[in-house]
Amino acid sequence: MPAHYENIAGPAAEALDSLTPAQTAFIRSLPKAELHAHLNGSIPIATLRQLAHEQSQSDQAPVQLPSDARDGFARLLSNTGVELTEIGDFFGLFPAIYALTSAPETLRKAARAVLETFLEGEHPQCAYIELRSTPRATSAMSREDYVRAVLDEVERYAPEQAAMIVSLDRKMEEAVMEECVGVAVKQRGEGRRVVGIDLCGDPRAGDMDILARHVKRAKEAGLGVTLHIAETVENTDSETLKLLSYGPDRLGHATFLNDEAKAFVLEKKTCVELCLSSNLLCKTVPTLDDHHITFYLKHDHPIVICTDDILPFRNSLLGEYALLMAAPPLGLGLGEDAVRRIAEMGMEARFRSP
Ligand SMILES: CNc1ncnc2c1ncn2[C@@H]1O[C@H](COP(=O)(O)O)[C@@H](O)[C@H]1O
Repeated sequence: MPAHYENIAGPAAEALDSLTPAQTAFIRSLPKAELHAHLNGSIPIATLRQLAHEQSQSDQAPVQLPSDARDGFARLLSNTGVELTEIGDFFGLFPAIYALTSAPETLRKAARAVLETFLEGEHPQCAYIELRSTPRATSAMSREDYVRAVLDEVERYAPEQAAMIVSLDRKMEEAVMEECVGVAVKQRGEGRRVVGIDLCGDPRAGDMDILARHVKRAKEAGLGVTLHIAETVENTDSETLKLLSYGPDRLGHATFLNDEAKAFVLEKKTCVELCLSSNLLCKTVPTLDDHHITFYLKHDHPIVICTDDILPFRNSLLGEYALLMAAPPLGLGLGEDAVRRIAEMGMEARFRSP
């Protein structure tokens, strides 16, 4: 199936283009879970354009973007996706997006469009999504308002289809982390569909000592915990082992684990969220052949295949599964049984609804 039907580009598109119709039908037919998608990194381009247009027409003074954010916006709208020299480049894209999702109404529109992209249409991308997002306080909303706005959209779907993970950014001050976990715990206590917390953000920022007690509090409230870990070569082994000692239920990326960390993860059977296109495009992994997925497959270790940020990466969940099936060098050349097993592992790694 030509990848332009999926509106994607890059490695996932090439892999999808190379599949036979029977292979495409097969990956489509698998019930899949998307467990690692960042809301503001997953807004469809048409929605982003529309939000920019609406903002330019509104009575309120248009948000003045700093020049690097204006540049980020232009890069996001390119048809082929964003060219990144290295992962640090990636985080500079978000001020442009955040300027457009800084009030409950615009955030809701963005969340709705993301959920529709994954869950609707003739061939939905997945059966179930855990959409994650970092609560932001702006002049128009508190962090609690933020979480409620996203939950309102998530809860338009059945619990078997959608849930929310509250993200903590590595750059957050401890008081803000505390507030975000407090909001997650409170909303869950009120029966809202928050299923977990996440640690994300620029992997080279922050002091991870402050995280321990917040993870503990989230776990005590029954929330799942997923942590971005060892995403870059600069993340130290001591930081990685510290994060593992907090007892996460799942890990994001886990690209640069040393032997001790690998042994720990294998022993605990901690599910690893793998985002193939993201790692290739951020250049933390040079080729698919070098990707750490091969290590986890060899050990029959729980993994889930995810998209990360479909806005800059121009991928889709179908495209990520195409990377599993396509013949090398475009993909890993896995057979149907292996791909089915991977999809099943993803469904098994879902966090529990309240
Ligand atoms: C490339 N891999 C990644 N590694 C680490 N953090 C990432 C990420 N991709 C996205 N984010 C995090 O998600 C935020 C955007 O969504 P939300 O505003 O939360 O909805 C980004 O600001 C970043 O902190």
